[in-house]
Amino acid sequence: MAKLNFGGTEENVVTREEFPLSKAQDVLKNETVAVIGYGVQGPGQALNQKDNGINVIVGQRKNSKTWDKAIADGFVPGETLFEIEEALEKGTIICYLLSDAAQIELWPTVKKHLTPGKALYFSHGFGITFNEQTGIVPPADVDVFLVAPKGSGTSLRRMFLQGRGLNSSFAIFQDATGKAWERVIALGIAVGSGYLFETDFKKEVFSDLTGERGTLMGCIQGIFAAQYDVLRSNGHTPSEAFNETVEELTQSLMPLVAENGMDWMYANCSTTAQRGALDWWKKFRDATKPVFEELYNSVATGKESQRSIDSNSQPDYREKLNAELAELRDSELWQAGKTVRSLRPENQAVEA
Ligand SMILES: NC(=O)C1=CN([C@@H]2O[C@H](COP(=O)(O)OP(=O)(O)OC[C@H]3O[C@@H](n4cnc5c(N)ncnc54)[C@H](O)[C@@H]3O)[C@@H](O)[C@H]2O)C=CC1
Ligand SMILES: CC(=O)[C@](C)(O)C(=O)O
Ligand SMILES: [Mg+2]
Ligand SMILES: [Mg+2]
Repeated sequence: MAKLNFGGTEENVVTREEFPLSKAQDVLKNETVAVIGYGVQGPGQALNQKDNGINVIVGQRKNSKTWDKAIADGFVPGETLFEIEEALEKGTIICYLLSDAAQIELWPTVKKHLTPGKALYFSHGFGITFNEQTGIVPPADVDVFLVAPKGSGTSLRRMFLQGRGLNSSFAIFQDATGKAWERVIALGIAVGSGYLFETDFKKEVFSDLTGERGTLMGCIQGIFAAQYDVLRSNGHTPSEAFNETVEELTQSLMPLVAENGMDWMYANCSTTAQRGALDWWKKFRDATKPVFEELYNSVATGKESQRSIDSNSQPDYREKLNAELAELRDSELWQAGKTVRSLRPENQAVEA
């Protein structure tokens, strides 16, 4: 494992150079990887493994939309696509990719099929870390590890098809066979990770829950809404407010941040903008830091996981979720965004 310097701290990282696909294929050549669940991570990870020449099967409930999706994606019933129990029985590595709440319900069935030497693979530290809430306690004679792609399963697949790779973290909770390390790294490469950085189950879930509630998803919508509202209430049009809050960020400025960091993005903006951004960023940091402290605490005390379990276990949770998503979609901000997106030249019909 390579040790790399991250801003002054040395960390373990595994790259494709160090652990090429051929090595992953060799480690996994006698394994049957059973991907249980075909929601968002399921398809990304299963298809990437299939394209990478890994012996992968999918376990999914028959007569479900995602069963049909798996068939449309090239999995064949009775050959590479099975009912969940059959896949659990055939798999030597069980990739447990149901939603975190659904993992609780199916756990007794999964456990039954975890015979000695098999491996239980997660893409999140949730089930194991919050085992008092989930009841997920694996037997001692199986390997237990995770590869957590740091992004949507949709991006994992898209980037793979573009010849790129999403980065993932990995962690080993239990090494029963003595082969957990090579198994987990091989899987990480096989699912399409660009590189893998080391963590543990607790750190993975604490940071992941914080990130998605924070800057990645929750906080960003919050600050978009706040700035948009202020512009609108001061008489700016929806198009102006949206362009100055979201469109410029996603289309112009964030790609520069992704490419070469924040200072590089600043350096490519006007001196006027630089002056203002440098003056204001610390004020925003100080204003939001207490909220982030509150958020981290809510994660670490198990409040966030319990809330996810409670709401996502309800039979009508999808309908409720869709109603909440519709509230966002139908808001003026995102309706304005729809029109703005349609005006991007690449989204306009080519004129004759
Ligand atoms: N969505 C994402 O891109 C990411 C997800 N993860 C983690 O990956 C794991 C899987 O998450 P997602 O792909 O988002 O899951 P998901 O919410 O898309 O659900 C996966 C599958 O579970 C099935 N399912 C739901 N309830 C079931 C039940 N009671 N019995 C049998 N099947 C049931 C659904 O049909 C679906 O095919 C989770 O641990 C999640 O935290 C990690 C990184 C990103
Ligand atoms: C995409 C991802 O990594 C998230 C936001 O943590 C998730 O979907 O759980
Ligand atoms: Mg997450
Ligand atoms: Mg995440």
